[in-house]
Amino acid sequence: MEEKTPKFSILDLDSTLDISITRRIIAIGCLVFVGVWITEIGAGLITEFDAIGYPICIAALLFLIGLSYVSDRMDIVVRTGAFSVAAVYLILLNIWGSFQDINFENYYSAATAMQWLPLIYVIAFLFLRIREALIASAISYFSLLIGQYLALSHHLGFEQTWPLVTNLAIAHFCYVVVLWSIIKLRATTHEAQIRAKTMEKFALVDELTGIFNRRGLELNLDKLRSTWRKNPLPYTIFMIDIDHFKRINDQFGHLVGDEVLARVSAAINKHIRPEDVLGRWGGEEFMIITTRLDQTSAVGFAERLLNVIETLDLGHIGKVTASIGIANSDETETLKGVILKADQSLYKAKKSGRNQVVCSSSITPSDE
Ligand SMILES: Nc1nc2c(ncn2[C@@H]2O[C@H](COP(=O)(O)OP(=O)(O)OP(=O)(O)O)[C@@H](O)[C@H]2O)c(=O)[nH]1
Repeated sequence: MEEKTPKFSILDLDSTLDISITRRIIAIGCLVFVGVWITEIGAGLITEFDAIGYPICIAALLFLIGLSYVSDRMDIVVRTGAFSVAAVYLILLNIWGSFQDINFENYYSAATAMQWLPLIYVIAFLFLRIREALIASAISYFSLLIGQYLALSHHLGFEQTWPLVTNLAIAHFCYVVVLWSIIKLRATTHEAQIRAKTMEKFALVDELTGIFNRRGLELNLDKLRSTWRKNPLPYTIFMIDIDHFKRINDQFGHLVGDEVLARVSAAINKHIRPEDVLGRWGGEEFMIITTRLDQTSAVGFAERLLNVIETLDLGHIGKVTASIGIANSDETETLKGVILKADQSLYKAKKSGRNQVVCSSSITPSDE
């Protein structure tokens, strides 16, 4: 019963990470840099590049974490910044490594740098939207290939360089394609889930009035039944029926009748609490399901609703009135029984001259 009127979200299939998750990932990135830095210093294997690169990257990532707290609008700057730090560091490290003489420290540095390299594409697809991630990946890919080619050919010559660079080109192309496919697949699944949810919601909504239809009401009644078993809070059922509605249809036509139904339901919807449920039970009959209302308050609320309906400005149609039947949960044990009582109260209100409220507790056995 949490929804007053169903609301539908806009399809957002290409959404990026929430800022708090982005912040956490960047913090993990910082810890990774610190961890590798400590390990390499401990093993005496730190290169000149990393000795300068690690503190710069850690400082840049910490700055981005700070920036993420400044404003939500910094989100894109933070995500692009974090990707750029990782991409620039890894690409430069690889190119720098390829220029160095071959000795154990440099071999260690080149081998570890290689294994981190595909992370560029993972970060791009994690932090950026699909289109931006593809562009960023393409820029990183070509910078890396050109840089590696220039660095390696300087050492090894064309004959030995081209197979290495071709291998790198194919492997990295595969990484990008696989990541892109995973993201696309995720987006398609997400889209299907949202469509299914939206259709499910539409199936519960009355097209004319935008409030719950009979199915939606029954679903809410089922929910009420199961919560009531665990936590028997008092609830009230209101049955509201527009008086002499057939006359409106006959006199002004069905389309005007539809307009009146929409206006009356909108007016009722405006006056109920957010936790109340309003739906169209059928034809010109509406139901409200409320909790925590005692009998006096329920009658007072129904009388206010009658006034709201009667004072609606419907132009040339003139005034419409309604009759309301009320029943409370403490009057009978089953929900079905309460609905039946509300219906009987409505019937009595109609029989007693319409435009009035009848509460089931005021019905005598001879009325039933
Ligand atoms: N325009 C319109 N009319 C509807 C709709 N659903 C039901 N109706 C009409 O509502 C009218 C209900 O008429 P009755 O059941 O005789 O009730 P009434 O004229 O309101 O009389 P009382 O309820 O006794 O005051 C019928 O003419 C239905 O055709 C709808 O979606 N749109």
